[in-house]
Amino acid sequence: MSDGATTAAEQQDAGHRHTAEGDPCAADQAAERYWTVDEHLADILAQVQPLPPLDMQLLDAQGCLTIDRISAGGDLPPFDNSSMDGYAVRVADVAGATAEYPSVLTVVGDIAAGTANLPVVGPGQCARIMTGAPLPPGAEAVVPVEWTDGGSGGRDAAAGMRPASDTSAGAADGSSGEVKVFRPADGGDFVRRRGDDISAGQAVLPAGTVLGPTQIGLLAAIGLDAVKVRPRPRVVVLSTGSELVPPGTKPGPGQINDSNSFALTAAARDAGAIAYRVGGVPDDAERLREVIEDQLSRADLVVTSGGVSVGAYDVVKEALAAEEDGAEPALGKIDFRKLRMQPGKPQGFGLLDDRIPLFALPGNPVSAYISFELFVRPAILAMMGVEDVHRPVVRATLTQALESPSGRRQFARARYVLGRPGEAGSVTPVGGAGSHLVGSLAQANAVVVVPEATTAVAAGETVQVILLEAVPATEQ
Ligand SMILES: Nc1nc2c(c(=O)[nH]1)N[C@H]1C(S)=C(S)[C@@H](COP(=O)(O)OP(=O)(O)OC[C@H]3O[C@@H](n4cnc5c(N)ncnc54)[C@H](O)[C@@H]3O)O[C@H]1N2
Ligand code: MOO
Repeated sequence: MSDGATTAAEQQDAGHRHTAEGDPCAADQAAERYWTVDEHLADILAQVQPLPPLDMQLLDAQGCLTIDRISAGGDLPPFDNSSMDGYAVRVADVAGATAEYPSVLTVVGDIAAGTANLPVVGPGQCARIMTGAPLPPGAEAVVPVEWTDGGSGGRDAAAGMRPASDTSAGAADGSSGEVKVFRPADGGDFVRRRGDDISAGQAVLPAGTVLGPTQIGLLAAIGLDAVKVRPRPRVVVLSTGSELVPPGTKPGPGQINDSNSFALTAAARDAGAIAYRVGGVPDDAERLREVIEDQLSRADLVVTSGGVSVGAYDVVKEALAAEEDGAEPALGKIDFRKLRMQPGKPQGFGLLDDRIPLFALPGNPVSAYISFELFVRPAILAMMGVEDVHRPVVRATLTQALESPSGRRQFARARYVLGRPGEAGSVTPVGGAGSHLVGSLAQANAVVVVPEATTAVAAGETVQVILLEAVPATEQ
């Protein structure tokens, strides 16, 4: 029987005909409560609290949600400034200017971006000005340098745009002397008005905004160096199993490389957490308890994998429980339960110290990953203050028949492809139901959800699909 197959107890539970004869555990198991996926998730979300807000430096706050509505303290731009390199002019002075009959103006100053002392531009005068530099008093518009002779009294425009520090052209560098203007200008031409982007007091981001690059840029632009957000949860990921050796170490007889702690740490990061991978801990309850206790100082959430089923070395329960001799109290109130789902039947969840959520996920790699997606990811998002903690769900046409155990909601990993505009996409299962199949898991970008009461879905039927990744418009 594969590890994904239904047990006799589940078949009985799901209404299959079954006798307890020859199965000493059947009566007990039939009486045991099986949780639905929805009940388990609801229990988790009822116990997980958003983290308290913190003032964080802008770049540390990337990906976090703002707590307050944020308003600008001042206007942006903070002063009228030029949008072009050119000459700041008075409109009347350039009225009717043409190439044949240019306006000839006296250049009274040179204004680079960042200049504080501005010349006053009087009638018949202008000032050379660079992009972003403040419009000087008296000037009403900017004429781009391309529409002038460059201020050289006949030299080309490019030469006229030499920086003022470049004295090689003497007074003919365009920053003094005279300039010929070949076109007229209206008031405000090539001028970025003070406050035309954002005015003082304007709300720029509502509370609950996810801070991406453009929002972080905006906060910097209005002068904030820190922002109040819910921080990223610090997630400690550890895997249990005496068979585990880290990648890079050649497994000996009976050993395998620990993959869960890597996949789950990466998944926690992907969800927005700061994740710490704590390598494989052997099947030794005392050792595991010590490791968990050690990690509590830096954990907002703990994820373990392995050791939660009924095997003789399933140590997670033992590590978390009170010691039998009463020497140590329980590390937390963790409930171990069975779910009507496949993969991911055995699950542990509860709070350490009444506050730190602990997820004890099954050890099978596919079970651990799917469990993370369904339960841990939403918890991480809820701790960050995200309201919709669910992955996108779409309907798609199944390309291959699927079988599913009765009484368990199956999450079949699959590859989803977008449909043509207006059409449903299609979804193809990858790999089988075995919870050890990491090769096919890595090809999946989605999971097909087969409801508890459905045991077979034919090719061509429409199914519900949870998208695990952003789906490209066309498949390669
Ligand atoms: N008699 C029963 N046996 C099992 C049942 C059951 O109901 N009755 N449930 C099966 C199901 S379903 C699952 S899922 C697993 C869950 O078992 P554990 O959580 O106790 O996990 P382990 O026994 O430690 O490991 C299971 C499997 O996964 C491999 N593994 C574990 N950790 C890692 C890791 N970090 N990286 C890679 N692979 C890992 C481990 O070697 C085992 O092959 O129990 C079934 N059994
Ligand atoms: O089926 Mo287990 O539930 O492999 O996770």
